[in-house]
Amino acid sequence: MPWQDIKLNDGREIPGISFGTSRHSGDTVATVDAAIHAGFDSIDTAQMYKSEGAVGEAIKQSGISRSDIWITTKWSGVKSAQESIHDSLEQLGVDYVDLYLIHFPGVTKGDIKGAWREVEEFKKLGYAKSIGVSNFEISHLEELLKHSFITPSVNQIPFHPNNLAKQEPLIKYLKEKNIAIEGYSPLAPLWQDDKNSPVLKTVKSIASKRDVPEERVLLAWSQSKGVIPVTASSTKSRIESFIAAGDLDLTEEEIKSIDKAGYKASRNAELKRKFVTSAKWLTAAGLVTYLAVSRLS
Ligand SMILES: NC(=O)C1=CN([C@@H]2O[C@H](COP(=O)(O)OP(=O)(O)OC[C@H]3O[C@@H](n4cnc5c(N)ncnc54)[C@H](O)[C@@H]3O)[C@@H](O)[C@H]2O)C=CC1
Ligand SMILES: O=CCc1c[nH]c2ccccc12
Repeated sequence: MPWQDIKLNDGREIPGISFGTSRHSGDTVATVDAAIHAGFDSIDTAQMYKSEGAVGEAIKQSGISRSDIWITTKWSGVKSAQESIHDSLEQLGVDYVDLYLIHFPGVTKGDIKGAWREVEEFKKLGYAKSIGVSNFEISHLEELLKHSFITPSVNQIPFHPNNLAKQEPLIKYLKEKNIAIEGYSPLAPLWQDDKNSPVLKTVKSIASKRDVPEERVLLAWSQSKGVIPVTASSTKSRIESFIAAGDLDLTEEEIKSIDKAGYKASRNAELKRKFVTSAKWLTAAGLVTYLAVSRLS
């Protein structure tokens, strides 16, 4: 089945996959234009990416009508909230964005309540149709929800099989609160520097059996978790492959095998972390002993 829209807690429908613009290899206008022509109707940008101008330009040149494209941008804390939203709208050349996110909890400078009030105001004024957050942990959301008039519609977080174990409690919490989840870096297992990753092995094996590229397996896996992937590429064939991933229905068995590999990857990473910490302590202890002994002798 092609990528399906997902209903947000404010009644609006967000596309089931989004195209990101944080890394610029080449011409961002041409890349976003290619994404729109391949079938993407949701583009993700941020004040910090410096890609808002190119996104606006690409949308204009694609000829697509404003209401047929979903634009997400983020307040990255470069300027005040007020200045930022006006700057973003101007750069994008639109009079509203579909989704406005607080990029990181740090943007709020410890005042989550005050920052969220400002963003709530943007929705009331019509600058943003939907509002949300990004990189918020449960503790940040608890603080926000204590004071909010409007519940965030989205939390955009890193999500892929390698961090499944870490993100599961947050995912459960967001589902309970009816906050939609966007998952960025869904293809991390393909570009992270771990050639022996159990996830990579499992994904490669499924991709080969199904005769599809690996990225499609990972995007379909995100979809199976009810997470909206935010992905990117400047290669036309890959962009088209991302759209085709909506048609890949993984079996329960395939999903479970990727989950299992993800848990194993987390255990391996934890063991590695503990080993490195112990090695550092042992080296430090050895150095202290050496210095003590050399003073005595
Ligand atoms: N809210 C936030 O803090 C963040 C949001 N984002 C958003 O998410 C978007 C996507 O983030 P990414 O980490 O780039 O997502 P991603 O994990 O989908 O990575 C995309 C990259 O994967 C590479 N790739 C694709 N297929 C591959 C293959 N088969 N083998 C090896 N490499 C392959 C491509 O070169 C591409 O640059 C960003 O552009 C941005 O819009 C990203 C990071 C943080
Ligand atoms: O949002 C993703 C990570 C990020 C934060 N700030 C920047 C600036 C430029 C590219 C990516 C990012």
